Amino acid sequence: NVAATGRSGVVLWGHRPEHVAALARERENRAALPGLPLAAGVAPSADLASVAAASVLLGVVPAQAMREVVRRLAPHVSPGAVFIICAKGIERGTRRFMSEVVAEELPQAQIAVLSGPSFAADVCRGLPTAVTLAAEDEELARRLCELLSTRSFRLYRSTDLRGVELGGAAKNVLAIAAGMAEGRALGASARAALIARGFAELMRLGKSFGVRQETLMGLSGLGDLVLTCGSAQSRNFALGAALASGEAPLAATHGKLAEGAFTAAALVEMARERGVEIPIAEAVDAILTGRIDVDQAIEALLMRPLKAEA
Ligand SMILES: NC(=O)C1=CN([C@@H]2O[C@H](COP(=O)(O)OP(=O)(O)OC[C@H]3O[C@@H](n4cnc5c(N)ncnc54)[C@H](O)[C@@H]3O)[C@@H](O)[C@H]2O)C=CC1
Ligand SMILES: O=C(CO)COP(=O)(O)O
Repeated sequence: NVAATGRSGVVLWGHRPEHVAALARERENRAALPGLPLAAGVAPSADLASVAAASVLLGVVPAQAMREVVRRLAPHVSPGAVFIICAKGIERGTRRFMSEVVAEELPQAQIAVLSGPSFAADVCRGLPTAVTLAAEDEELARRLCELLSTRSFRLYRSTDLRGVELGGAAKNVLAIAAGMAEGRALGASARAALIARGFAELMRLGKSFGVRQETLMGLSGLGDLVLTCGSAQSRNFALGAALASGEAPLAATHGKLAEGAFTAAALVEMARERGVEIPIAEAVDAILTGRIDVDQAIEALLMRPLKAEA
């Protein structure tokens, strides 16, 4: 809808023809965004070839589906087209960032990343939102910010693409921990401590990747961490709360996408490889894989040796 502000002919491709047909008929995604009509300029299509003419594409699929989608898309994308990654996650198994996945599958495209604190429903309602648009080429980032910003959807540009995608991927894992604290009624003070110590984990990890600290302190890092760790609207937070109520990991997603559940293992492996300690993310991964339960995780985090804050 943002892309179709003041514009028509925005193709919305979807992989499930019946879903696309319902969108075209009802002009509303009743399951995900009830009561929020599709903008007049959006044309739903189940035919991937219909995006061939586009010079700018937005990839809004689960991170673990990104490779498959981009691979199918590749024959339809012209050289120099821009592919904007909207997924927040790291590919399991390969431990590739989304920009690496897209570069491998879509070498003809210019890559950008859109990330930051923005629940789809808030954006769709036209509530004020500010997010980061990153591209290594600053001129491209500037052009995309101008192209996609609206009065209520403000884009800030960055050239630190890796920093932006690291923040987006990590905050989902940390939000699961915040949801668990909520589920166990540990209180607002514990939540604030989790956000601050989770952010310290992100900063340490970021340092090992050589990303800019200001990026992690910005919208796509701290901004999205605060949003996702502070709202039951977040699916990752909701997963954590359900886990804390004793639900099994698969059931606890309630059929919704919780990217942190897929990214946790990759994040932990990356950190280990780099000798970086990320105990909160490690606890989330250990719970998701059934190695410890929520009580044991809380106990382990509380019993860590006392140390200097930084
Ligand atoms: N929903 C939100 O508020 C926000 C979501 N994101 C990110 O955007 C990404 C997508 O999230 P959502 O749109 O909420 O998820 P979603 O679960 O609604 O999925 C988005 C679309 O991808 C399709 N899809 C699923 N598997 C697919 C596959 N294998 N091949 C092709 N299409 C497939 C779904 O049918 C759906 O139409 C995630 O990485 C999420 O972190 C980022 C910011 C906000
Ligand atoms: O990334 C988001 C908000 O910025 C959406 O969070 P969830 O995927 O946890 O719902």
